[in-house]
Amino acid sequence: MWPPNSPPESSHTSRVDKSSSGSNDDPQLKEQCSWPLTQEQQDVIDEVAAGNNVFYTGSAGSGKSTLISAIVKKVWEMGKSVQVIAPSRVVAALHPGGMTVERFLGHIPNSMDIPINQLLHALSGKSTMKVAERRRFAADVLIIDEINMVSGEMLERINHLMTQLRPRKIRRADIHAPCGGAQLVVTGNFGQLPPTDPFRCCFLCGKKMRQLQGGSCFTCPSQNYHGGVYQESQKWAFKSNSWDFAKFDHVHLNEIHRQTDFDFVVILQKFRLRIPFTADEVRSMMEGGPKLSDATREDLDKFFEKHRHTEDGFLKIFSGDQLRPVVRLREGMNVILQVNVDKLAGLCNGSQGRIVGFEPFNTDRKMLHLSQGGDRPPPFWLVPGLNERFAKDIIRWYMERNQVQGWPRVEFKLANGELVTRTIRATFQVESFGGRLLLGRARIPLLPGWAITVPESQGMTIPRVALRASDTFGEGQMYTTMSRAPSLNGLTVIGNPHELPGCISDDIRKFLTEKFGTTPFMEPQLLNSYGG
Ligand SMILES: Nc1ncnc2c1ncn2[C@@H]1O[C@H](COP(=O)(O)OP(=O)(O)OP(=O)(O)O)[C@@H](O)[C@H]1O
Repeated sequence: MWPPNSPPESSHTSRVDKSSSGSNDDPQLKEQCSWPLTQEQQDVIDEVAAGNNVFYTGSAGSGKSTLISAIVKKVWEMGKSVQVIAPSRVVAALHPGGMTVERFLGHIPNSMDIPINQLLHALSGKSTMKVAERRRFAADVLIIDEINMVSGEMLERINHLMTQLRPRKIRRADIHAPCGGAQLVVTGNFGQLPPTDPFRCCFLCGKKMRQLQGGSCFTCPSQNYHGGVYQESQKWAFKSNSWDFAKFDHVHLNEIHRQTDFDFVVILQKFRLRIPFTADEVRSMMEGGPKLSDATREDLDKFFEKHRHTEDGFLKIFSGDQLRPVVRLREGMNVILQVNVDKLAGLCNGSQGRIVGFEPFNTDRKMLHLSQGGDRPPPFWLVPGLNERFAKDIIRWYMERNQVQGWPRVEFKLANGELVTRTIRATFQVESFGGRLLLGRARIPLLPGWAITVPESQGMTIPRVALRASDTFGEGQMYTTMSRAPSLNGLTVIGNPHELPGCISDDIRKFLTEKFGTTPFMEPQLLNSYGG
């Protein structure tokens, strides 16, 4: 739950245990709220402050994720507690106190195979550890980012487990309210990446779902077909009962902040809405951007295999969902940063750089910071509260075991062309289930910079992007990738851009039209904000 320690006195009464809350001076929160809000962003905050359940959306780069920090700050000023969750680890790590949906729910990799009532039982109980673990269910406000990647089934789980596991004294008044009475704020863009494996297991019994009609329908294999038959289109969170139950206020953000290049905004909107490109637009996509190497993950794996024996200069990290088991780093190598190190200085998730050397390991407290920018205080405290000692031990163990090199020094090229060099140290995450600590994971938050997968690029602003149009891409992937680039100068499409698939399906179009009328589809309106 955010914030993690005791809050200052507030004129408002929080309904949760204040010992679990924290300092308003947290550097990550301050650093992320340093830009002025636009009116439409302020409107979202006002909706949240009024206590409504809110779903806000907008094109890629409209500031959805960034707005979360301002909402957290507002909620906190009101004396309430808040928890931010997101389906992907990469995006969750960008938010104050953020965690993955699965971790929030106390899930481990096989938890989806377990009947929901057994899961409830495992998470219930009165031991101190379990009570501490469950404290997050007591948050006054639950914020879910990247809701487009949260399946309808997962939203039902969140609703069910929160309703059952919220402390009784909070729950009693709101027994018939969604999520046991917690205020819900959800955001995302249903034109971007869809949920991964949305019908994997039956919610009730945990059995693997059976595919029907070539994958267009799914059902539980048990005799009474728990839940009946699901259409593939029911994968989206907005199709679930919990979505209707929440009675969201729907807000659409129209201004786009990542791209300031008018022509590029037009191209992205056309792509999103499946409007054909002009010849000039095709040319600018193919010729305008950087000449980057055209590599797939297989190419990279081959590269690594070939260089397997040159162990000197390599560091290892542990694996997570989208993390590779081993990332070998060496001087001269291009890398991409996976977390926000210092947003004010322009070093954030997606920054591209080159390793220029290694800083010898040391075992003092500094190892827990991602970086240190001269005299400035460390911008990012990586290991809060209870896990700090554990994290230090793991990272120290890592350093003692890998004597060869040290932390990589990376020279980043900022969007304005300036070069900034920083040491990148380890981050640390823990996974727990039912109050038990299961896994501690340390990693250096860098990816090889020749190529990354689309899910890895989520939430990033990447100054220079090259993508291949001819590859078979899934729903929303191309739009997600293209919209990482801030300008046409930073985008190169290899192949024929006419082959790029549009991203909004009829289901999503219908949903958006129902909620926002024609606003998301009115090109002239969208373009007006850019003077077009
Ligand atoms: N009010 C604002 N003023 C200036 N810049 C902003 C503002 N809001 C957001 N930004 C910047 O715009 C960029 C995109 O923001 P953000 O990543 O939050 O958008 P998003 O809608 O979540 O994008 P995506 O869906 O593609 O991940 C970021 O660099 C962010 O700092």
